[in-house]
Amino acid sequence: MPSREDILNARILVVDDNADNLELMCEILHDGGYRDVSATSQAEQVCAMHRQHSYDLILLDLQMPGFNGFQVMQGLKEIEQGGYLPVLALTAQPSFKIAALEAGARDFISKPFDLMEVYKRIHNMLEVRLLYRELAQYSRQQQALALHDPLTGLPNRRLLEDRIGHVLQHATRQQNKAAVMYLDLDGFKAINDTHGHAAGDAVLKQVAQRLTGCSRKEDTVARVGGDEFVIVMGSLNQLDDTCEPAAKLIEAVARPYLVDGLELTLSTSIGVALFPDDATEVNPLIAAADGALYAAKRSGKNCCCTAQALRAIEGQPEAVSPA
Ligand SMILES: Nc1nc2c(ncn2[C@@H]2O[C@H](COP(=O)(O)OP(=O)(O)OP(=O)(O)O)[C@@H](O)[C@H]2O)c(=O)[nH]1
Repeated sequence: MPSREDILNARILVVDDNADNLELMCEILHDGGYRDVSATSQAEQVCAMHRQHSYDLILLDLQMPGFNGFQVMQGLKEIEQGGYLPVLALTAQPSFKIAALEAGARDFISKPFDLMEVYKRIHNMLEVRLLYRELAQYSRQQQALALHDPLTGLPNRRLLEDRIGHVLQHATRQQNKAAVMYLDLDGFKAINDTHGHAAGDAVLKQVAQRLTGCSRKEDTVARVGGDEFVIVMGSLNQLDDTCEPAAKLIEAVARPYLVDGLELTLSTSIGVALFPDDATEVNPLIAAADGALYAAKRSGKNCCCTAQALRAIEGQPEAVSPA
């Protein structure tokens, strides 16, 4: 639940065309301990102000000449995508109360003001609004956790598959190619065994940073297993376009790691599969890259092997004919 301090620090906007009413409501709010109170008599500016300041509560007079409170609420609905309008309607017209609730206001205050009622309704509305915000933030955090690896912060397998799906759709539309690079560190177990799991974790985090550092902004770098990473690259013309990035990745992983004053070294093997040449669907493409990776491991590690080269070695026919 939001604390009393949170509620008193909430951002409040008072909207009324009558300067005396505006002053009175601001005074009431300040006397009630509210610290962040703004006011405007320009109803047509409310939406722009809300876009900029994202108010927790808008005390909105309904009857204003020109642009009235109902029109303001209409505009606010376009900003508040979640559909929760933080509007407390102010009205002297009993018949407007239901209309205001129907238009999206959460509650209303009748004029002339009854002070105790004003304080209670403002407090209750802010409590709900701040709770709603907390829940929305919690839900965003949960979603991020479900799609990212907690150790490195990189996308996990679930998000990776989704990203590959988008890259393949884009490559199909653009009639170009995309690559999946599957990396597995060489000799990582020895770092854990010799220096401990925490040192292994520190190395994994540095590896993640290096892989991200030598990839393009639009590429996805994901951690898909203990010491396994996948990089997805779109907008390629040919398999050769993956050679330089793969060499860069191998070189970046091979640089020494400083962990607790120790210099640790390891290398990586890489398997590369190309869309649409090696596979046209997400999981077969990952599997083709994984197959090439194990060929790289078998051929001595610290190198890159492509699914195409693997097929040539094994004398297999083309996996999938290019579209
Ligand atoms: N520190 C740490 N170790 C992990 C984590 N997840 C998996 N591992 C370890 O990573 C190691 C991965 O095993 P392997 O890939 O067989 O080890 P490797 O020495 O790299 O083997 P090669 O790939 O054949 O060179 C295992 O010892 C796992 O226990 C993690 O989150 N942190």
